Amino acid sequence: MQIAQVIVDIPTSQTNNPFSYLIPDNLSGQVSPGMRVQVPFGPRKITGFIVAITDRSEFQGKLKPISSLVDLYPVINQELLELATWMAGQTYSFKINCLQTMLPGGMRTKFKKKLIAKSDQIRDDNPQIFAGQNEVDYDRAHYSSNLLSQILNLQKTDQIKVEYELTIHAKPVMMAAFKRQMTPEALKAESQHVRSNAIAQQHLLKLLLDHPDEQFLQSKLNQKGISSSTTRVAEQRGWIKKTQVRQIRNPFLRSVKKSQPLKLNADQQAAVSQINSATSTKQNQIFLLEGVTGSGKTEVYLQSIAHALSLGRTALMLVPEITLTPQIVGRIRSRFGDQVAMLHSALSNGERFDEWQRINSGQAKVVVGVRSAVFAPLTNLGLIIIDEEHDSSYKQADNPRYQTRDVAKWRAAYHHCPVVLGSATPSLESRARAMKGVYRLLRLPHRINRHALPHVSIIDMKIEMAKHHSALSTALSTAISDRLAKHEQIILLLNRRGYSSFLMCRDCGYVPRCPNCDISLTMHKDTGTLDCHYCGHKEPIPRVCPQCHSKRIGHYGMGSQQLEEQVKEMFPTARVLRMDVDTTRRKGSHEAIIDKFGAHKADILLGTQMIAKGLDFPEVTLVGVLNADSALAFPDFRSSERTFELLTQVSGRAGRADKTGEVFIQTFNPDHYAIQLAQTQDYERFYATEMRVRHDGKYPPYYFTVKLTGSSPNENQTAAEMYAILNFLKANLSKMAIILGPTPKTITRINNRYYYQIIIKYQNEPHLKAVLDQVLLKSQKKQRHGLQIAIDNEPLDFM
Ligand SMILES: Nc1ncnc2c1ncn2[C@@H]1O[C@H](COP(=O)(O)OP(=O)(O)OP(=O)(O)O)[C@@H](O)[C@H]1O
Ligand SMILES: [Zn+2]
Ligand SMILES: [Zn+2]
Repeated sequence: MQIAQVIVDIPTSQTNNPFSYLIPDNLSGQVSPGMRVQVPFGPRKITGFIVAITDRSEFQGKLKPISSLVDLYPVINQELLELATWMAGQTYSFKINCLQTMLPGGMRTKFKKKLIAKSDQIRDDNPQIFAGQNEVDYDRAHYSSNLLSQILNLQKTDQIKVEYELTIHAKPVMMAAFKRQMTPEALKAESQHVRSNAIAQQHLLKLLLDHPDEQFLQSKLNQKGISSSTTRVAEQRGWIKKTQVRQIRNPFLRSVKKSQPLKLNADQQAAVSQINSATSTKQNQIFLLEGVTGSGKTEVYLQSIAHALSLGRTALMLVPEITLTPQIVGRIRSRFGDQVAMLHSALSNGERFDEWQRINSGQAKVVVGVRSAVFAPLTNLGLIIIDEEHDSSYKQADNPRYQTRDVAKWRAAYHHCPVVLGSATPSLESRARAMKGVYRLLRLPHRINRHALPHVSIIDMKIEMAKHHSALSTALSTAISDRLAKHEQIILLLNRRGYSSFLMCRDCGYVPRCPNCDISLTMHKDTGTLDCHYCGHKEPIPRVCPQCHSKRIGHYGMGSQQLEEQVKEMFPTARVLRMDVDTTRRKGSHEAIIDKFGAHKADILLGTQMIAKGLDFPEVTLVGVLNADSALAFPDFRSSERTFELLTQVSGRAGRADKTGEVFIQTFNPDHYAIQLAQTQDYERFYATEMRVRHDGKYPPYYFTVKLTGSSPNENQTAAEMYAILNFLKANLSKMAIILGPTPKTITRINNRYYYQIIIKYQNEPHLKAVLDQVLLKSQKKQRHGLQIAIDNEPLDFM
């Protein structure tokens, strides 16, 4: 007797352990862990994941049999099943949520399947399944277990194909195509009548004569200068006939040329050798690759991946969403071709599923993707790379709140392979671990070919603003004119983080800060107060600047569209491209902008954070940062780190090739250390300074942190529950733990729910996990009253 242990799709503590279901005898040996099933649960039937198959059950009563199979093969492999268990504990979430997070989007939703007989013979041999059709709906509700067993056999022996409705019905892309309609002789006769200066028509006739049997896509013809107006004429004259053909989905919008490994410089070589030797000897070593901007980190990644592949192993490379530019994808694809699968949020459900299938079936050996790609079902992993490891997009903001770096480390330990964390500005956490010897530090201290880092000037906007009201300082505009005259390219960054939530004096740069904490206050327009989210301090919004008595104290910031208008007005002949959320909404628009700029069809690329990282354009010699401060004033203990990182990254876009780069940083806080040190791009000093700040403030990496957020439709209830939790924590944690709050969150009310939070900072609390699990369990009982508690382990911020 076989028993399936099933995690059912009901996220509660009671269902966080598997339930037992009987596997019908005739399916014995065919059902495996990682498949999804339908099972009876009370009066309902629900879905669940089989996590184990046993021959005994703890359960005393009579077991019910599973109702049907959702999958005909495991969609979660053994490794990922174990990972889900670890992750659920680590992120204080339910196993079912973790398991679902691992599947590509389209598979989580309801979908239908089709069974396709691979030959007519197979169809005729299985009349009960196919009833004479080559393709039938997989209607699991109506299969007896005998029939299911037969289907599983056919699937296992590769006699049938299972297709998901989402791949079948995801809208096919139809393209116009043309075929020859006339005989070659008749076409030759036609060409006598076409004027010789009708080049496109002549060209088309020649193509038709040279390739009489070929079907030509309009898109291909366009590339040859034969436009749709030419094909329309040709159609009217009866030369060709138009049809529509279905395009196979291809997430790589363009084909790329094969590239060869570059000859490494000494620093790159040293890094690659260390990584490769760890891969060869199956060492679970974590490397921190700290390389200045333009030092050739990507080439190190590529050659390390190549080495893993040469050993018959696979590789996973993670990049932040905004740097997953066509540029980096192009570089990887041109080295590894069709072995690469790509996973990111701009793919349609169908495309993502296709890519996931290629990985799951072992076809794809290299996966490049954003955060969720860390769950790519690669087997035999030889290397995991996390590019821009400091990036905040690696932490998932909602349940399960996992940190990609930690999941990657878990997987690397499972596979006995190395992890490479790469950055020009490593997170303090990672760098501190490297200093302790937990990670091995690899350095690329110089740019490729020893190109100089750009020269950075800091512009004090307090002085500028006294003179004029332009968003561009005199120095920056002069530099722009100069580059335009030289036909060089310019990047302008408008930093919009925290754009309207803080207050600043336009005359003296004063930003109101909390008297108890070294953090700026957040503006709450509804209550007319400035609040501190660390200690709960509140004060009224001032009407005049407390420092210089100016009345020009208010929101700070400007939109990218406004900036574009100003720039166009000041430089009427310049070709300006804007890249922000508004201009990149449509699929492919991101690529289009980057391609255009890369082909030097524009002089100025202006945009938000999206343009700050990863871009490698040799003609860019000038970078301007319009407002360095907005990240700085954000009420967040990581705001200095973010500012330093952003300024260093964006500065790094300038002067990457032979021409020297220049950078202007406009700021109201020219004396702030994050800005001063970004000027010299001195990560070492920034690290030392910021570590002292973190030490004194008892922040990470000196302290571990946990954030508890409670919410309910009633503010008093939320507050009361959070105080009860506070008391429980005080009673159960050591005196060394620092507990802050409860305080209302930045946006206290969302969707008519009131949010409060508690922050725990600690260095050594062996019982913390058990205590917090109890908090969760207790709060579950109060869920009826609308109370919800969320726990964020190592939150990115305290907001
Ligand atoms: N060994 C090499 N020889 C010649 N050129 C190289 C070599 N390695 C890298 N390059 C080139 O140097 C440029 C910068 O490299 P890359 O973009 O990898 O830098 P990076 O360290 O990732 O920079 P960033 O962190 O700023 O994105 C690229 O154009 C790359 O092709
Ligand atoms: Zn002032
Ligand atoms: Zn405070």
